[in-house]
Amino acid sequence: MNRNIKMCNRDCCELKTALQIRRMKLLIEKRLQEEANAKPKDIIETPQGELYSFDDVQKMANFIINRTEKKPKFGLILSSHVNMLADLVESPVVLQYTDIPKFPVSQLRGNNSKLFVGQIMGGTVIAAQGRMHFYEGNPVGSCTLPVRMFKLCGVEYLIIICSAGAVSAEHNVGDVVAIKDHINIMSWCGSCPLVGLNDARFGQRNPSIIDAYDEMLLAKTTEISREIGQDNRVKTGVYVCVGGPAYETAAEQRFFRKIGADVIGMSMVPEVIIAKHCGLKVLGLTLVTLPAHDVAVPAHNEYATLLMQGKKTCIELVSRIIYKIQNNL
Ligand SMILES: O=P(O)(O)O[C@H]1O[C@H](CO)[C@@H](O)[C@H]1O
Ligand code: HPA
Repeated sequence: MNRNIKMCNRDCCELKTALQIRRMKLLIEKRLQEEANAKPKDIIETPQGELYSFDDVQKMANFIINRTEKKPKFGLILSSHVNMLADLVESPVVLQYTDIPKFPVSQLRGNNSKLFVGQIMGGTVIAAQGRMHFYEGNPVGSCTLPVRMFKLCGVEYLIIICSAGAVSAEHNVGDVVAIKDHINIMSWCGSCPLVGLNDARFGQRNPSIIDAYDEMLLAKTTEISREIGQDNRVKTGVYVCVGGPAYETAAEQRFFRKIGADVIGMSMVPEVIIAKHCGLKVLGLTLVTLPAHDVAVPAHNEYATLLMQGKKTCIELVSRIIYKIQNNL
């Protein structure tokens, strides 16, 4: 008897014949093989850029155009801080994200995300309320899907609104920062919405995003801020994009300040990359909701007043920009 073969840790095995032990060994091998076969196969993740095919997005866009009978020229993505901007949309057709075929539903937001299609200051707009964030567990390819959908609906200008903390001491609570450039920490960590095979119908394989923020839209923002007497509260700056959900540490803030960031947030940049890839003209407006670490948070009442003024300024900027572009002013 081969005493090296241990079939179990009970003494009974010692008593079995060589043939019995061989049979048991075969039986165990068979069982192990069955277990291995029953295990789920490795899941090969779809790269972010391929989560929704061109045809999928085209169907979504067709659905919106058929339901609304409007062809929007301006796309808006709203921060939850300026959700009320959707109220500017005149005689809107409101669509739930869940109405749109194949549109991903954020587990966290459920049915709360909506599209408003209608007019603002004479321009036809499509506004997305209820942004999906990467830190909520949404793939970055899903977070940016509205941008491609807007493009296939006919949008030319994308106005992205987000909120952020100040990194630089020059940016204060309630300021509106028109973004002129970004630092994308999320892409450094591999979370870029363009990863995967490139569909040239959306854009080039390696798009340049050096000029992602449209000069003309930035100039109009500065011009309007003067017209409405808010040029001391409307600034330009560099946005650093982190994955979140935890806020940055003090050491990270010092680092981001040193490398040239003015504000920090957890959205917008993946949307900007997809927009630039597919040729949209982008304006990024950021409402500052937290001061830099070395600046005191304003007292409660003052904080609320500053934030309210910032929201009003955002709304004023967006409506006047649409008006100017619509009327070639
Ligand atoms: O950019 P929005 O969507 O306004 O959200 C901002 O607020 C969240 C943090 O409170 C972050 O997601 C940040 O990016
Ligand atoms: O202070 C912040 N840090 C990072 N993201 C943010 N989004 C809003 N405020 C902040």
